[in-house]
Amino acid sequence: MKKMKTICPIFLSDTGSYWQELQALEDSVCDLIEIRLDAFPQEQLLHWSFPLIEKSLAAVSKPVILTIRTKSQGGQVDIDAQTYEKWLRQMLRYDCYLDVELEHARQFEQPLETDKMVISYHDFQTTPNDLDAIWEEMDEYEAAIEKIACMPQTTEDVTRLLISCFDHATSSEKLVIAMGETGRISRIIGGLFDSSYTFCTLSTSSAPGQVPLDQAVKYLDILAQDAGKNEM
Ligand SMILES: O=C1C[C@@](O)(C(=O)O)C[C@@H](O)[C@@H]1O
Repeated sequence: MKKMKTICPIFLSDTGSYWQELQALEDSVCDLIEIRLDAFPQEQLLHWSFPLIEKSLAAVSKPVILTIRTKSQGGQVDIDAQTYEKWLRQMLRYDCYLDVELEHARQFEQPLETDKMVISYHDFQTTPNDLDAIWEEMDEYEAAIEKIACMPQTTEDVTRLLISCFDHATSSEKLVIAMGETGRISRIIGGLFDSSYTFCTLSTSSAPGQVPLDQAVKYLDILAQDAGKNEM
């Protein structure tokens, strides 16, 4: 079984707590840090984000994912596809993973040239029926990571999402999350279904159902040990 890497989001708009939290993430055992830029007020985002990103990257040694989560995908900024594309293009200058929402990428004028793309799909209400179609569309972007995060209504939705991940053959890494209480188990056992990463909380959560980092690491270690035994 694949041992999933942990990603902790930083989702704060107060700059004092932001720098404290960033340091805490750097000092923690998480593998990657996601900077949720949409936590900041939209009017300030473009002016603030470049100095903020530069200072943040200088402060941490862990790989970083830059994310602008738009309203229609469960985030906080309300921008059209053109503005979103313009902002993302400006972020290509950084040596970071870049979260690119499939919904908006469909409307980009030109493909984004980055080998660190996280192509992402989110549904905070339901789990779509045709998950295979979403995976197949994401394949076209040849991203580093393909990510689907959905809200399950039933346990069957959780297993459907996990199995769709397992069944989907791609050269990209995959990441699936069933959100909320019903889906929480997916954040621990995703590795069994070929999901490579899981989002955890250090002190601020960015989505329903995230597991505290220390607990997630404990579970992931236990599963990895058991997997090792089975292989002997
Ligand atoms: O896409 C995701 C996954 C997520 O929504 C979660 O459910 O853990 C958390 C977000 O910060 C991240 O961008």
